[in-house]
Amino acid sequence: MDDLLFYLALLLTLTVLLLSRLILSPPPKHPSNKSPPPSPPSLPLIGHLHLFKKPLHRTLSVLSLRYGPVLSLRVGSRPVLVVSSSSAAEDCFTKNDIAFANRPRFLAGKILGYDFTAPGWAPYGDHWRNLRRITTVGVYSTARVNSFSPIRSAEIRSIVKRFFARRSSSIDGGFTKVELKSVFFDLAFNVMMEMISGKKYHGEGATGSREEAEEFREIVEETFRLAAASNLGDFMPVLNLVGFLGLEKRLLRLRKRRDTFFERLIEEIRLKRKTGEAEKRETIIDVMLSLQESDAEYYTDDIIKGVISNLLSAGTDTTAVTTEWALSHLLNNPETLKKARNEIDTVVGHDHMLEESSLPNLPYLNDIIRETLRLCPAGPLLVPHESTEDGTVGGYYVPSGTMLLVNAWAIHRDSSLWEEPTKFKPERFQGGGVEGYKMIPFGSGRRRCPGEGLAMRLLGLTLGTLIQCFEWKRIGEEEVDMMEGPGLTMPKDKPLEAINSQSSAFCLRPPASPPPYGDHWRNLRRITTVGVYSTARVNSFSPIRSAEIRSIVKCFFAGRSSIDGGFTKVELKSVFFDLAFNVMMEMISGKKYHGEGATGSREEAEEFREIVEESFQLAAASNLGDFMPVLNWLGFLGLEKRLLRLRKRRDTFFERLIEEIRLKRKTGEAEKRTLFALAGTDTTAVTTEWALSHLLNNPETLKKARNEIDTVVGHDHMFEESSLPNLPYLNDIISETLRLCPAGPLLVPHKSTEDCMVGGYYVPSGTMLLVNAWAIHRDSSLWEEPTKFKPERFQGGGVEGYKMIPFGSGRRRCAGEGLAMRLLGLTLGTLIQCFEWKRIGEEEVDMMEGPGLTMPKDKPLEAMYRPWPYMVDVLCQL
Ligand code: HEM
Repeated sequence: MDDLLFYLALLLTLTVLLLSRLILSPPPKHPSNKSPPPSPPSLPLIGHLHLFKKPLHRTLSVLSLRYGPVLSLRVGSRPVLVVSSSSAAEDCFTKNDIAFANRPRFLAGKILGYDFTAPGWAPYGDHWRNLRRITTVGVYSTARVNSFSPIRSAEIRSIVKRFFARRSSSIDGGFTKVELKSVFFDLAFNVMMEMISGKKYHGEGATGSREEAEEFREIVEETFRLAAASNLGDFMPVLNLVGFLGLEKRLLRLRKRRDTFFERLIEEIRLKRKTGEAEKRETIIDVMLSLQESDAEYYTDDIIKGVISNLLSAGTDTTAVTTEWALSHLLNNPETLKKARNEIDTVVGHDHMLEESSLPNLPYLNDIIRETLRLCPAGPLLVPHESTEDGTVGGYYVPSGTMLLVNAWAIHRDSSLWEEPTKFKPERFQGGGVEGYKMIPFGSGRRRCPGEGLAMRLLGLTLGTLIQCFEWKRIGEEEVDMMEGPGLTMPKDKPLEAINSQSSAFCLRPPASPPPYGDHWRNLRRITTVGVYSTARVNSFSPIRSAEIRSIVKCFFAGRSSIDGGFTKVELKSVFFDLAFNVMMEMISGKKYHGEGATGSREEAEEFREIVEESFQLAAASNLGDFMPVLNWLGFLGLEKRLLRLRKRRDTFFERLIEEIRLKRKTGEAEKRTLFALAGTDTTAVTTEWALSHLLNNPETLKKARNEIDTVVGHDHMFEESSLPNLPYLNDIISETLRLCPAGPLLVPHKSTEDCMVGGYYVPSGTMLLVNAWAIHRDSSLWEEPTKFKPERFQGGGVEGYKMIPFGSGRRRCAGEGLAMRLLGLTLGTLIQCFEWKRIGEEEVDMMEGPGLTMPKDKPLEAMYRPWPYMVDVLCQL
């Protein structure tokens, strides 16, 4: 029956085309007389249709190698332009961007795209612009992407939990086999559905019913099947008249199923909104319904359904497939996987799960994702565009009404643009962005993918978490097969299977005073992570840091002199100490002891300064009794007595603080902040002092930092913490300071609880471990010109391995890194933005370290400052 229809249709088409050839005049010439692009020989009627073999991006790539990177084809009645070079792609997305901002009107767009009103199908114009605007605000903006972060985080954790529960215990060395394609699909789908409707359909905490889930999986599968099936009628419209191959009927049936499903979802939320039961987090359907409430005529249910279905089809499979490719590449490149794990170990550690907030600090992980998108772009030919005006591409004439296929896959593998183009080598992205149009996995120009930010977050979080928590290897010796199968999003031909196991880590125990490694320590680490160090808590303390640094700037500004060219001398050691101390104390108790708005008394402040000084003095004094216990019996050097006296003073001070807050809680006056142990004051203060000292000795570096701040932050408002991720050079200055002057040069002593091997040597249980970070940071086999202050060495991202460990590593890694980096960046950035700095005289700042646990400067730093004239207005308003 189908065959009969086919021949009938062919006959009909033949007749129509022969007639049209006779009647129609030849195509108009371009006014500039430019010739059309080269084109392979074609067949009558079908044109080049017979050349459209799958995978299409590979076939077109071979044709382009033969006929050139700008290729003209004709598929039935449709002219098609295939572009396979970055310069021709640039032509399309720059000077011809508006001309090509349209989409071809395919049958699927009419039926599944709600008569071309869904964002991905809509023609370029007011309606598309409006949808792009409202979805940018309601879905893709940073604020919205951030607000959905808990959804992504919960989803990936539930997968980790499932893998962990399913792990095999002893067989296969603890490795378990797992099929990943469906895991990644369900993950992306759940994340999308929760954003859209607040419902999730798979795994722990699913709120949608099993039947609904099954129904929707079938709908999605059928959508991809039908969208991937080339509809010949799109190229020979006459075939649509005879319902070619029944595709139209299948599309209509699918649309009905999708409608029923989406309408139920919309209705549920509409009802919840009426009864005031709406979800805490505003779903995308909520956003669309609010718009409908204000303009029911324009925001019809069809428009809402179009937005939802577009998000699901554009955002689910693309992300899932990319994750699958990325892990496949890593399994075939174990060295890359190891490097990624080292980066995660160094930056995130082992005591908490990787969070999205760490992604900006994981450049190598990011490069792995980019390298995956280069080799395996989920839209290898982007999404077809169509021109609405005549134009020129690569010097050739392209008439209006031409369908454009940009072969991103071929451009990403062009050997004139990329070295060893088929090799998986994330290192090629080190050193920052890629210029031009050689890397376009998300397209470019007006119709560029709006979901890039969302996709990159989910990709980073998923891959990072899986690498952090599990060790991965291939099923056998053989490499993972990297052939692509048929389908729109360039899926893997063979679904990925791999093996994971819980990754293990080497863990040592510290000496007596801080709690030993074990349940109690783990519990403290857990509660302080939640209460102090988590991104949410670090963020919540941001106003404290901001107010503190502003109060210092205000003080400097008020104290400026007019003589000496407006430069004023200032002693900075105590300024930095008081700053760090105030910030810590405010976090701990809600009290501050120095400067404007101090609430603690002067006596208390003085008492505490003495306590801190005495604590550091005593902790730094080597107690020989710790190494020869017999000496403790003799009360060696009276150290024990001094420690006991100090403990009493500290106890009195802390107990008073706790009691004050306990009382406030009873009387309902409790501060929102929680009370935790004091840490991090001196370390942060000393590092700030070293950083500014280095800058004073390296005026060129200081200038470069100022230029960066001028460009990114400007002069019309005070520096804020939110700018820090955009100031890589400032960050590199801090890294370089921590390399040369780590505030814990020997880290903090560890102690082993098991016999183990280190560097091939046997180390018995009970051994104290001192890791000389200071020496490692200056090892000339690891660092070029190791004693030179050169922040540029960090350009291009993270440092692999263990050559940079100012915060330690492993389970006992410093928990306060995030907090410290914020305060360091904010302090240094603000001081550079507001003031000009110079040394007291010609002589360089003395860089000798003095005695003490935190590697303080031997001579406290003094410097000269004067306000930048262009900052005076802002400073006057403080
Ligand atoms: C790895 C993941 C992804 C890749 C590689 C990708 C790639 C692309 C590409 C190549 C295009 C066509 C650009 C063009 O026409 O020139 C596109 C369009 C689009 N993408 Fe993505 N995408 C991804 C994830 C997402 C996500 C997560 C969403 C939504 C949540 C999304 C929503 C869209 C939409 C709505 C369009 C149509 C834009 C328009 O026509 O105006 N994408 N994407």
